[in-house]
Amino acid sequence: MSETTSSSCGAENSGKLTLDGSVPVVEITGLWTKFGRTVVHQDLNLAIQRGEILSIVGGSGTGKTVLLRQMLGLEHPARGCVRVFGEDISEASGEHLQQLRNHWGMLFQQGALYSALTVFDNVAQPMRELRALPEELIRDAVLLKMNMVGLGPEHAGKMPSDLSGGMIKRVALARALALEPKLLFLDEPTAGLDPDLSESFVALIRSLHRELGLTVVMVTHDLDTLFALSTRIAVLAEKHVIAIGPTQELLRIDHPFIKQFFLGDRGKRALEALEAPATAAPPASQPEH
Ligand SMILES: Nc1ncnc2c1ncn2[C@@H]1O[C@H](COP(=O)(O)OP(=O)(O)OP(=O)(O)O)[C@@H](O)[C@H]1O
Repeated sequence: MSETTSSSCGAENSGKLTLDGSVPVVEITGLWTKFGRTVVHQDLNLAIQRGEILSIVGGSGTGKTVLLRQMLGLEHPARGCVRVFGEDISEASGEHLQQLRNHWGMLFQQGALYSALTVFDNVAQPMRELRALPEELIRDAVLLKMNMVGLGPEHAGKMPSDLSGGMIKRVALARALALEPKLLFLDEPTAGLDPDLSESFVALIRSLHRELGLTVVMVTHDLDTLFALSTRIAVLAEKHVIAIGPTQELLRIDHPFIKQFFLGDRGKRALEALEAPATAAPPASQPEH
Protein backbone atom coordinates (compact mmCIF):
# COMPACT_ATOMS: atom_id res chain seq x y z
CA MET A 1 0.00 0.00 0.00
CA SER A 2 1.22 3.48 -0.83
CA GLU A 3 1.75 5.93 1.98
CA THR A 4 -1.29 8.11 2.63
CA THR A 5 -1.14 11.64 3.89
CA SER A 6 -3.68 14.11 2.60
CA SER A 7 -5.50 13.31 -0.59
CA SER A 8 -7.76 16.11 -1.57
CA CYS A 9 -10.04 16.93 -4.43
CA GLY A 10 -11.16 20.11 -2.75
CA ALA A 11 -14.85 19.15 -2.68
CA GLU A 12 -16.95 16.34 -1.30
CA ASN A 13 -18.30 13.60 -3.51
CA SER A 14 -21.78 14.25 -4.81
CA GLY A 15 -22.66 10.57 -4.67
CA LYS A 16 -23.63 10.73 -8.34
CA LEU A 17 -21.40 9.59 -11.17
CA THR A 18 -20.95 11.86 -14.17
CA LEU A 19 -21.20 9.55 -17.16
CA ASP A 20 -22.17 12.01 -19.90
CA GLY A 21 -18.66 13.20 -20.73
CA SER A 22 -19.22 16.70 -19.31
CA VAL A 23 -16.21 16.09 -17.06
CA PRO A 24 -13.18 13.90 -17.87
CA VAL A 25 -13.79 10.20 -17.25
CA VAL A 26 -10.57 10.17 -15.24
CA GLU A 27 -8.99 13.35 -13.91
CA ILE A 28 -5.78 13.28 -11.94
CA THR A 29 -4.41 16.49 -10.49
CA GLY A 30 -1.25 17.09 -8.50
CA LEU A 31 -0.85 13.40 -7.68
CA TRP A 32 1.93 12.22 -5.41
CA THR A 33 2.38 8.52 -4.73
CA LYS A 34 4.90 7.41 -2.12
CA PHE A 35 6.04 4.05 -0.80
CA GLY A 36 7.98 4.89 2.34
CA ARG A 37 10.69 7.26 1.14
CA THR A 38 10.28 6.29 -2.51
CA VAL A 39 8.39 8.86 -4.50
CA VAL A 40 6.78 7.24 -7.56
CA HIS A 41 4.58 10.10 -8.78
CA GLN A 42 5.29 13.73 -8.13
CA ASP A 43 2.73 16.34 -9.07
CA LEU A 44 1.33 14.20 -11.86
CA ASN A 45 -1.57 15.51 -13.94
CA LEU A 46 -3.65 13.56 -16.44
CA ALA A 47 -7.15 13.95 -17.85
CA ILE A 48 -8.79 11.18 -19.87
CA GLN A 49 -11.77 12.16 -21.98
CA ARG A 50 -14.79 10.08 -22.83
CA GLY A 51 -14.34 7.80 -25.84
CA GLU A 52 -10.58 7.89 -26.12
CA ILE A 53 -8.08 5.06 -25.95
CA LEU A 54 -5.41 6.52 -23.74
CA SER A 55 -2.21 4.54 -23.38
CA ILE A 56 0.35 5.05 -20.67
CA VAL A 57 3.97 4.33 -21.56
CA GLY A 58 7.23 4.80 -19.71
CA GLY A 59 10.39 3.00 -18.73
CA SER A 60 10.36 0.06 -16.36
CA GLY A 61 9.46 1.09 -12.82
CA THR A 62 8.20 4.55 -13.77
CA GLY A 63 4.87 3.92 -12.07
CA LYS A 64 2.47 2.91 -14.85
CA THR A 65 0.88 0.04 -12.94
CA VAL A 66 0.73 2.08 -9.76
CA LEU A 67 -1.01 4.83 -11.73
CA LEU A 68 -3.63 2.32 -12.94
CA ARG A 69 -4.01 1.17 -9.33
CA GLN A 70 -4.61 4.77 -8.28
CA MET A 71 -7.42 5.03 -10.83
CA LEU A 72 -8.92 1.78 -9.52
CA GLY A 73 -8.81 3.04 -5.93
CA LEU A 74 -6.29 0.34 -4.97
CA GLU A 75 -3.63 2.87 -3.96
CA HIS A 76 -4.09 6.14 -2.12
CA PRO A 77 -2.57 9.45 -3.15
CA ALA A 78 -0.03 10.86 -0.70
CA ARG A 79 -1.19 14.18 -2.10
CA GLY A 80 -3.43 15.28 -4.95
CA CYS A 81 -6.65 14.05 -6.39
CA VAL A 82 -7.86 11.16 -8.54
CA ARG A 83 -11.38 11.52 -9.85
CA VAL A 84 -13.21 8.84 -11.81
CA PHE A 85 -16.58 9.79 -13.35
CA GLY A 86 -16.23 13.03 -11.41
CA GLU A 87 -15.93 11.38 -7.99
CA ASP A 88 -12.90 11.37 -5.69
CA ILE A 89 -11.96 7.71 -5.77
CA SER A 90 -10.01 7.79 -2.51
CA GLU A 91 -13.04 9.14 -0.65
CA ALA A 92 -15.48 6.63 -2.12
CA SER A 93 -16.34 3.68 0.04
CA GLY A 94 -18.98 1.02 0.53
CA GLU A 95 -21.87 1.14 -1.90
CA HIS A 96 -20.58 4.23 -3.66
CA LEU A 97 -17.24 2.58 -4.43
CA GLN A 98 -19.07 -0.52 -5.64
CA GLN A 99 -21.24 1.65 -7.88
CA LEU A 100 -18.08 3.16 -9.39
CA ARG A 101 -16.55 -0.28 -9.88
CA ASN A 102 -19.66 -1.50 -11.65
CA HIS A 103 -19.02 1.13 -14.31
CA TRP A 104 -15.54 -0.03 -15.18
CA GLY A 105 -14.03 -3.30 -16.32
CA MET A 106 -10.45 -4.42 -15.86
CA LEU A 107 -8.49 -6.83 -18.00
CA PHE A 108 -5.50 -8.06 -16.04
CA GLN A 109 -2.26 -9.04 -17.71
CA GLN A 110 -2.58 -12.78 -17.16
CA GLY A 111 -6.33 -12.90 -17.73
CA ALA A 112 -6.79 -13.71 -14.03
CA LEU A 113 -9.64 -16.18 -14.47
CA TYR A 114 -10.87 -18.27 -11.56
CA SER A 115 -9.26 -21.63 -12.31
CA ALA A 116 -12.00 -23.62 -10.54
CA LEU A 117 -14.84 -21.97 -12.51
CA THR A 118 -15.99 -22.70 -16.05
CA VAL A 119 -15.86 -20.08 -18.78
CA PHE A 120 -19.57 -19.45 -18.21
CA ASP A 121 -19.19 -18.98 -14.47
CA ASN A 122 -16.17 -16.74 -14.87
CA VAL A 123 -18.13 -14.37 -17.11
CA ALA A 124 -21.22 -14.63 -14.90
CA GLN A 125 -19.33 -13.87 -11.70
CA PRO A 126 -19.58 -10.01 -11.75
CA MET A 127 -23.32 -10.31 -12.57
CA ARG A 128 -23.91 -12.78 -9.74
CA GLU A 129 -22.06 -10.50 -7.33
CA LEU A 130 -24.71 -7.85 -7.97
CA ARG A 131 -27.23 -10.25 -6.40
CA ALA A 132 -30.00 -8.56 -8.33
CA LEU A 133 -30.24 -10.44 -11.60
CA PRO A 134 -32.28 -13.58 -12.18
CA GLU A 135 -30.30 -16.58 -13.42
CA GLU A 136 -32.14 -16.73 -16.82
CA LEU A 137 -31.10 -13.17 -17.52
CA ILE A 138 -27.52 -13.91 -16.47
CA ARG A 139 -27.51 -16.90 -18.80
CA ASP A 140 -28.52 -14.82 -21.82
CA ALA A 141 -26.16 -12.00 -20.88
CA VAL A 142 -23.18 -14.36 -20.47
CA LEU A 143 -23.77 -15.95 -23.88
CA LEU A 144 -24.11 -12.49 -25.41
CA LYS A 145 -20.82 -11.32 -23.87
CA MET A 146 -19.11 -14.50 -25.02
CA ASN A 147 -20.43 -13.92 -28.51
CA MET A 148 -19.17 -10.33 -28.45
CA VAL A 149 -15.62 -11.56 -27.91
CA GLY A 150 -15.93 -14.29 -30.55
CA LEU A 151 -16.57 -17.27 -28.28
CA GLY A 152 -19.45 -19.59 -29.17
CA PRO A 153 -21.66 -21.32 -26.57
CA GLU A 154 -19.71 -24.56 -27.04
CA HIS A 155 -16.93 -23.01 -24.94
CA ALA A 156 -19.21 -22.20 -21.97
CA GLY A 157 -18.53 -25.41 -20.03
CA LYS A 158 -14.74 -25.43 -20.52
CA MET A 159 -12.32 -24.89 -17.67
CA PRO A 160 -9.58 -22.20 -17.94
CA SER A 161 -6.93 -24.94 -18.04
CA ASP A 162 -8.48 -26.20 -21.31
CA LEU A 163 -8.16 -22.82 -23.03
CA SER A 164 -5.45 -21.36 -25.26
CA GLY A 165 -3.82 -18.07 -24.28
CA GLY A 166 -5.94 -16.18 -26.80
CA MET A 167 -9.15 -17.71 -25.49
CA ILE A 168 -8.23 -16.88 -21.89
CA LYS A 169 -7.84 -13.24 -22.92
CA ARG A 170 -11.22 -13.33 -24.65
CA VAL A 171 -12.96 -14.84 -21.61
CA ALA A 172 -11.29 -12.27 -19.37
CA LEU A 173 -12.45 -9.52 -21.72
CA ALA A 174 -16.01 -10.89 -21.72
CA ARG A 175 -15.91 -10.84 -17.91
CA ALA A 176 -14.54 -7.28 -17.90
CA LEU A 177 -17.49 -6.28 -20.11
CA ALA A 178 -20.05 -8.23 -18.07
CA LEU A 179 -21.62 -5.22 -16.40
CA GLU A 180 -21.55 -3.09 -19.55
CA PRO A 181 -18.88 -0.72 -18.28
CA LYS A 182 -18.25 2.73 -19.68
CA LEU A 183 -14.56 2.51 -18.87
CA LEU A 184 -12.20 -0.35 -19.60
CA PHE A 185 -8.72 -0.73 -18.10
CA LEU A 186 -6.28 -2.93 -20.01
CA ASP A 187 -3.00 -4.01 -18.47
CA GLU A 188 -0.72 -5.43 -21.18
CA PRO A 189 -3.70 -6.79 -23.18
CA THR A 190 -1.58 -8.65 -25.74
CA ALA A 191 1.20 -9.90 -23.48
CA GLY A 192 1.91 -13.58 -24.09
CA LEU A 193 0.02 -13.75 -27.42
CA ASP A 194 1.76 -14.61 -30.67
CA PRO A 195 1.64 -11.92 -33.40
CA ASP A 196 -1.47 -13.31 -35.16
CA LEU A 197 -3.48 -13.70 -31.97
CA SER A 198 -2.27 -10.35 -30.82
CA GLU A 199 -3.46 -8.74 -34.05
CA SER A 200 -6.90 -10.31 -33.82
CA PHE A 201 -7.21 -9.31 -30.15
CA VAL A 202 -6.31 -5.73 -31.06
CA ALA A 203 -8.98 -5.82 -33.80
CA LEU A 204 -11.48 -7.09 -31.24
CA ILE A 205 -10.68 -4.30 -28.77
CA ARG A 206 -10.90 -1.73 -31.54
CA SER A 207 -14.32 -2.90 -32.69
CA LEU A 208 -15.69 -3.16 -29.13
CA HIS A 209 -14.37 0.30 -28.35
CA ARG A 210 -16.26 1.65 -31.34
CA GLU A 211 -19.45 -0.35 -30.89
CA LEU A 212 -19.79 0.14 -27.15
CA GLY A 213 -18.52 3.73 -27.03
CA LEU A 214 -15.98 2.76 -24.39
CA THR A 215 -13.26 4.86 -22.85
CA VAL A 216 -10.13 2.73 -22.64
CA VAL A 217 -7.06 3.20 -20.46
CA MET A 218 -4.21 0.90 -21.40
CA VAL A 219 -0.70 0.10 -20.22
CA THR A 220 1.35 -1.78 -22.79
CA HIS A 221 4.96 -2.41 -23.72
CA ASP A 222 3.90 -3.79 -27.08
CA LEU A 223 4.48 -1.06 -29.63
CA ASP A 224 2.31 -2.67 -32.32
CA THR A 225 -0.64 -2.73 -29.90
CA LEU A 226 0.18 0.77 -28.72
CA PHE A 227 0.26 2.35 -32.17
CA ALA A 228 -2.68 0.34 -33.50
CA LEU A 229 -5.08 1.29 -30.71
CA SER A 230 -4.13 4.53 -28.97
CA THR A 231 -5.92 7.74 -29.75
CA ARG A 232 -3.49 9.46 -27.35
CA ILE A 233 -0.40 8.34 -25.51
CA ALA A 234 0.74 9.66 -22.12
CA VAL A 235 4.47 9.38 -21.49
CA LEU A 236 5.50 8.83 -17.90
CA ALA A 237 9.02 9.91 -16.96
CA GLU A 238 10.63 11.90 -14.18
CA LYS A 239 7.71 10.90 -11.92
CA HIS A 240 5.04 12.65 -13.97
CA VAL A 241 3.41 12.83 -17.40
CA ILE A 242 6.02 14.62 -19.50
CA ALA A 243 4.01 14.55 -22.72
CA ILE A 244 0.59 13.51 -23.95
CA GLY A 245 -0.91 13.44 -27.41
CA PRO A 246 -1.46 11.40 -30.56
CA THR A 247 1.55 9.38 -31.76
CA GLN A 248 2.46 11.78 -34.57
CA GLU A 249 2.61 14.72 -32.13
CA LEU A 250 4.80 12.84 -29.68
CA LEU A 251 7.25 11.98 -32.45
CA ARG A 252 8.05 15.67 -32.74
CA ILE A 253 9.03 16.07 -29.07
CA ASP A 254 12.70 16.31 -28.34
CA HIS A 255 13.11 14.25 -25.18
CA PRO A 256 15.64 11.41 -24.80
CA PHE A 257 13.12 8.83 -23.58
CA ILE A 258 10.58 9.73 -26.27
CA LYS A 259 13.23 9.62 -29.00
CA GLN A 260 14.57 6.26 -27.83
CA PHE A 261 11.10 4.77 -27.24
CA PHE A 262 9.37 5.85 -30.44
CA LEU A 263 12.29 6.12 -32.81
CA GLY A 264 14.46 3.25 -31.63
CA ASP A 265 14.53 0.08 -33.76
CA ARG A 266 11.37 -1.41 -32.23
CA GLY A 267 9.47 1.84 -32.48
CA LYS A 268 10.46 2.41 -36.10
CA ARG A 269 9.44 -1.13 -37.06
CA ALA A 270 6.05 -0.77 -35.37
CA LEU A 271 5.44 2.61 -37.01
CA GLU A 272 6.37 1.21 -40.42
CA ALA A 273 3.99 -1.71 -39.89
CA LEU A 274 1.25 0.72 -39.02
CA GLU A 275 1.82 2.77 -42.14
CA ALA A 276 2.03 -0.32 -44.40
CA PRO A 277 -1.19 -1.40 -46.18
CA ALA A 278 -3.35 -3.43 -43.80
CA THR A 279 -3.02 -7.19 -44.07
CA ALA A 280 -6.15 -9.30 -43.85
CA ALA A 281 -6.68 -9.59 -40.09
CA PRO A 282 -9.36 -12.08 -39.05
CA PRO A 283 -12.69 -10.43 -38.23
CA ALA A 284 -12.97 -9.42 -34.59
CA SER A 285 -15.88 -11.72 -33.89
CA GLN A 286 -14.32 -14.80 -35.45
CA PRO A 287 -14.53 -17.71 -33.03
CA GLU A 288 -11.23 -19.10 -31.82
CA HIS A 289 -10.61 -22.80 -31.40
N1 LIG B 1 3.38 -2.11 -2.98
C1 LIG B 1 4.54 -1.50 -3.24
N2 LIG B 1 5.42 -1.24 -2.24
C2 LIG B 1 6.59 -0.61 -2.47
N3 LIG B 1 6.98 -0.17 -3.69
C3 LIG B 1 6.15 -0.41 -4.71
C4 LIG B 1 4.89 -1.08 -4.55
N4 LIG B 1 4.28 -1.15 -5.75
C5 LIG B 1 5.12 -0.56 -6.62
N5 LIG B 1 6.22 -0.11 -6.01
C6 LIG B 1 7.33 0.60 -6.66
O1 LIG B 1 6.80 1.64 -7.44
C7 LIG B 1 7.57 1.82 -8.63
C8 LIG B 1 6.65 1.81 -9.84
O2 LIG B 1 6.13 0.48 -10.00
P1 LIG B 1 5.18 0.07 -11.22
O3 LIG B 1 4.88 -1.35 -11.05
O4 LIG B 1 4.03 1.02 -11.28
O5 LIG B 1 6.14 0.33 -12.45
P2 LIG B 1 5.80 0.11 -13.99
O6 LIG B 1 6.03 1.40 -14.67
O7 LIG B 1 4.46 -0.50 -14.13
O8 LIG B 1 6.97 -0.91 -14.36
P3 LIG B 1 7.04 -2.10 -15.45
O9 LIG B 1 6.99 -1.44 -16.79
O10 LIG B 1 8.37 -2.69 -15.19
O11 LIG B 1 5.89 -3.03 -15.19
C9 LIG B 1 8.62 0.73 -8.63
O12 LIG B 1 9.82 1.28 -8.16
C10 LIG B 1 8.08 -0.29 -7.65
O13 LIG B 1 9.12 -0.98 -7.02
